[in-house]
Amino acid sequence: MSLKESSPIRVNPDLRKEREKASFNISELTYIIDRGEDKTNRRRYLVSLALNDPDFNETNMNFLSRDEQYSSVVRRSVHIVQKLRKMKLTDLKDQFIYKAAALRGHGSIFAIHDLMLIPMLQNFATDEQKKIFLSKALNYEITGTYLQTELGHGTFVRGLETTATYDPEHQEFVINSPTLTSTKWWPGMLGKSANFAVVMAQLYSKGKHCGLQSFLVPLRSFEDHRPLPGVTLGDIGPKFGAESNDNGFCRFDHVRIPRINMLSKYATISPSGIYSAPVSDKIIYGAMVLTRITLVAAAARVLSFGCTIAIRYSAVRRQTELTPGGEEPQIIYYQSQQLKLFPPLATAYAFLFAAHNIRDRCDQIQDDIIAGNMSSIQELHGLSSAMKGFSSLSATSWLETLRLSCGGHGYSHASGFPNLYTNATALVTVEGEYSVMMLQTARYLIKCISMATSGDKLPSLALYLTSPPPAKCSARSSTDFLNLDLLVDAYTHRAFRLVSVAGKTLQSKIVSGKPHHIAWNESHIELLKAAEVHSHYYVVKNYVNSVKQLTMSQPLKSVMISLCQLYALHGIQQSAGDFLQDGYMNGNQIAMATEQMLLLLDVIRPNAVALCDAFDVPDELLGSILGRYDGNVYENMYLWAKSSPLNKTEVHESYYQYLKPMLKGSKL
Ligand SMILES: CCC/C=C/C(=O)SCCNC(=O)CCNC(=O)[C@H](O)C(C)(C)COP(=O)([O-])OP(=O)([O-])OC[C@H]1O[C@@H](n2cnc3c(N)ncnc32)[C@H](O)[C@@H]1OP(=O)([O-])[O-]
Ligand SMILES: Cc1cc2nc3c(=O)[nH]c(=O)nc-3n(C[C@H](O)[C@H](O)[C@H](O)COP(=O)(O)OP(=O)(O)OC[C@H]3O[C@@H](n4cnc5c(N)ncnc54)[C@H](O)[C@@H]3O)c2cc1C
Repeated sequence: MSLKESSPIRVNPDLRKEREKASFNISELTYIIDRGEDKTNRRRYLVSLALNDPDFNETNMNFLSRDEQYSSVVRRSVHIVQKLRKMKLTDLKDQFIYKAAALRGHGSIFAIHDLMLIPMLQNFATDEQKKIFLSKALNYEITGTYLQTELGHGTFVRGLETTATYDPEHQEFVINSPTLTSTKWWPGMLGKSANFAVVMAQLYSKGKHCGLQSFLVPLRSFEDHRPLPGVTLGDIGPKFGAESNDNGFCRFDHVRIPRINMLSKYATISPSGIYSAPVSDKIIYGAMVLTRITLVAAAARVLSFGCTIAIRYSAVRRQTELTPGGEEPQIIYYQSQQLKLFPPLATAYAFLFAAHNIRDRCDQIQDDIIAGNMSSIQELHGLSSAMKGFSSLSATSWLETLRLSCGGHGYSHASGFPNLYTNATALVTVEGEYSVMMLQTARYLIKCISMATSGDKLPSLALYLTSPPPAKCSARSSTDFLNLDLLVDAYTHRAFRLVSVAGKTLQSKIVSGKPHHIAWNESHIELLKAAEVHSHYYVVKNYVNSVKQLTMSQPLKSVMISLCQLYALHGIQQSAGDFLQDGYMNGNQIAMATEQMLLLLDVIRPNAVALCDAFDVPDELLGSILGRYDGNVYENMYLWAKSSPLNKTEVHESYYQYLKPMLKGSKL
């Protein structure tokens, strides 16, 4: 089923005309986004299975209480599992697509189970442990979550307080929460759903601290779902978004688990309690790295949703006569509106290509990691930390711009933006808070500078630190700024300069005698900047490479090049100071770059709606009246308002209780 086939026939004429202007074949781009026509077809098939299933045809979640939302998600999550079993749909990628469609963008009660518990078991369990736990987990006989964060510590993982003390006599670990601040806090699906967890805890054996390890801990009874003895848990209450999710808290009071329940592929404990350490103590962080990688794709996805809503709506909405009595133009006509819409569209594609690239890199070095090759782990950590941070913050801030671009209606849940934004902003925090992750990459970049100084080989993404590009931008005319290589040079120069500035700032403070941690803290601003410009360089370079290397027709290539140019030029215009500060560009060049950026808005305009259609998001998943494929916004806004529960009765019951007595005797 294609998106068009699923949509009503009567399409808003303005939106139809926008589509007619498109210069490229939408399906060709959709295949590139999905990484193959066969994958697009498979995705559409799986999505149609879920969308056409009456069991998933839920009432509007926006009008439900939190309790009702949670129940609905539980019901659908269970149906999903039953249907997966019936259809024998075992491929995890297929399952992911099917689940997302069945849940219409809401988190399944098995989301953390799928995203973190399964990969933990796949990557950190021994064969024996896999036999016991993995098949049960894959079959949802145990449903788990990932308990790491505590009330007192999320960022500082080494500072977690939960303990796992080995008891050789019984060959068991005793899991304990010794303080209030050691209470596990935030894990998704913990509050009411999960019956099992991977728990991160400090291991003690023979009276010695052996560092952080991961343990498989049953949480709830298989008989009646009540917390098991010694386990206290519950929901943490309403949050900024993701209302249907039961993020929870959990305390352990000397809970005993067998020795086999410590994930032991890399670190082991003998029956008598002798601890054998892994090749690196950072292997334990592997699940976080893998999840961070998936969050780059998530950032691209939420942004593609936001662009689809705001751009389609901007083609439908008309506002303000240009000449007295003249026709009101579509708001997409306004240059200021285009500047709110098209750079995020370019960003969505930039992040999409980045997500593809990171996934490929991760797959390539997965084997190295399994073999314990630390340099590969470090490289992946350096890239995934920064890109998780950079893409999530950028996507979230663009979503707010896109919401505002829809005027008043953007404030309504009917637009889809409140849910989209409040869920997306969590990406900045989860799996490592933005600044914390960027500082990890900065640490990696500083290490790369030292490696370059001592003549060691640098990883490909940091190679620019050894071969700086020319010190001056070569652009002479504004059209020179359309040259993709010139744009990559500009970003390379900026990254080289500002990473070097961070290195020198840190070094000068160390040389002046400050302890490393003080020097580090006093260099935070330069270090954060270094990680930001490194990420920006990577995204631009990868975008350019993708556009150059991907096989596509000429009409599509020319649109993708324009988008890529817009992404890079918009970044230059927004951060002009970075390019001016050392004289790499002059004021005239910035003016030329800005001029080209504005000209590109006109170039992109005829293809803007088609570029959104290529994301191929069915209305049921978009969850927005403003962004409907058929553009029939107003009639559906009206129907939406009429379906509000507050409109069930002409006169609300509170009138009789409060207003009526107050108004008694009043007359006009
Ligand atoms: C999706 C929705 C569900 C959400 C789920 C969650 O949120 S779950 C909860 C998610 N929670 C979070 O995401 C918590 C975020 N916090 C953390 O991940 C860690 O506490 C930390 C990375 C901030 C610091 O860790 P630390 O204090 O142990 O480390 P350090 O700073 O002292 O550096 C020492 C060395 O270790 C290296 N190294 C570090 N990490 C990695 C890695 N993954 N790989 C490889 N290497 C790594 C680092 O490069 C450095 O190397 P160098 O230079 O010495 O050669
Ligand atoms: C929706 C949601 C779902 C979650 N799901 C899970 C889950 O399933 N499992 C789980 O275990 N956890 C989960 N978490 C927890 C999440 O991983 C943490 O909240 C996150 O890692 C941030 O840690 P923190 O809350 O300790 O932030 P803090 O570290 O307290 O951050 C507060 C501020 O301090 C700054 N800061 C902290 N340390 C430093 C530093 N070293 N240098 C500079 N600045 C610093 C940060 O930049 C930030 O501005 C979830 C959180 C949310 C919001």
